[in-house]
Amino acid sequence: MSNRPRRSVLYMPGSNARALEKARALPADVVILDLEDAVAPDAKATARAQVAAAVTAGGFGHREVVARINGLETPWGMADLAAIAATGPDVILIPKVNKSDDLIAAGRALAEAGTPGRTRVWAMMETPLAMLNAATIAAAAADPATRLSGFVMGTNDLAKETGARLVPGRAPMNSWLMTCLAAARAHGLVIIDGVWNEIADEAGFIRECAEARDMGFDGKTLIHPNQIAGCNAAFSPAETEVAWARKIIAAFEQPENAAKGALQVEGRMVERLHADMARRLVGIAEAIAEREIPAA
Ligand SMILES: CC(C)(COP(=O)(O)OP(=O)(O)OC[C@H]1O[C@@H](n2cnc3c(N)ncnc32)[C@H](O)[C@@H]1OP(=O)(O)O)[C@@H](O)C(=O)NCCC(=O)NCCSC(=O)C[C@H](O)C(=O)O
Ligand SMILES: [Mg+2]
Repeated sequence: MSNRPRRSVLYMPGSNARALEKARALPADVVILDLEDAVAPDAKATARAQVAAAVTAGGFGHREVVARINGLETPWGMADLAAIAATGPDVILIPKVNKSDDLIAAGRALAEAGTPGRTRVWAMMETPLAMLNAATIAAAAADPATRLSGFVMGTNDLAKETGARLVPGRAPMNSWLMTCLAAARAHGLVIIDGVWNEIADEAGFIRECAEARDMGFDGKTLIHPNQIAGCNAAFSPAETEVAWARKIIAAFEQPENAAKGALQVEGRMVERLHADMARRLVGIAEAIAEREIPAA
């Protein structure tokens, strides 16, 4: 797993030129320039041209740039692909993936459209079939032609398609969230949680960020700039966690512990797997700290 921070992942409608411009300065780790559900049918062509121009112009700094296209079976999907793929965003996000064959077809279309090799694919996990097929969809990452490197949960579409309600604590969705998480991790994929729609309910949002972090998500998708700071804070390792991780690493580096598999540190049992986890946590904390140094 990479240490690249992907705490805050902000959607913005590709039709909203002001939002696309603002994205270059907002403190989000990832920006998703959307051509799909945030864009009305009449605005699809304008949004496509604006997103292609924005990706080509660049200027997003450390932010990972994701373009979400319309499904390839929709009237707009192939035109989106033709316009966006060659501009080389970091990631192309494919909505409403149902099965691994969808990613194989998308990979083929991306290759035909001349997509640069560095552009990866993330899959929206947001249909009942995707929940049933999560393991085989994630396993498609073994085929390099799919370019698959991440999952994004689409909890709004899941609610629509299943009837499950979006309630605090998300009991109706927890088994799907954790199934997708396990599938993603089994195949080394990034996984980002769904959105919190209640922009005005900050306390509820912060609670859901903490839940998502504890479940193991890399970050959370967002719909409004006001959600970025709280999300970044929730997904950043706390100072106490970093200090504890450094103690575990240091303990295993002591010459007298070189041959030991388990140790006691400050009254707690730690194993080498905890040292691995500690190194990852410190790596993420350092990557975040580097990102947050103000430019000279
Ligand atoms: C929800 C919104 C429509 C609200 O917009 P608005 O009422 O204009 O908000 P504000 O007046 O509070 O905006 C203040 C300023 O911030 C800029 N802004 C707002 N939202 C964004 C954004 N997402 N990215 C960048 N900048 C943003 C405004 O332009 C204002 O700027 P300024 O003029 O300088 O003051 C709007 O927030 C919005 O469109 N959000 C994104 C909606 C979206 O992308 N939805 C699709 C993804 S959600 C989803 O369904 C995921 C998945 O598929 C699933 O199924 O679950
Ligand atoms: Mg959706």
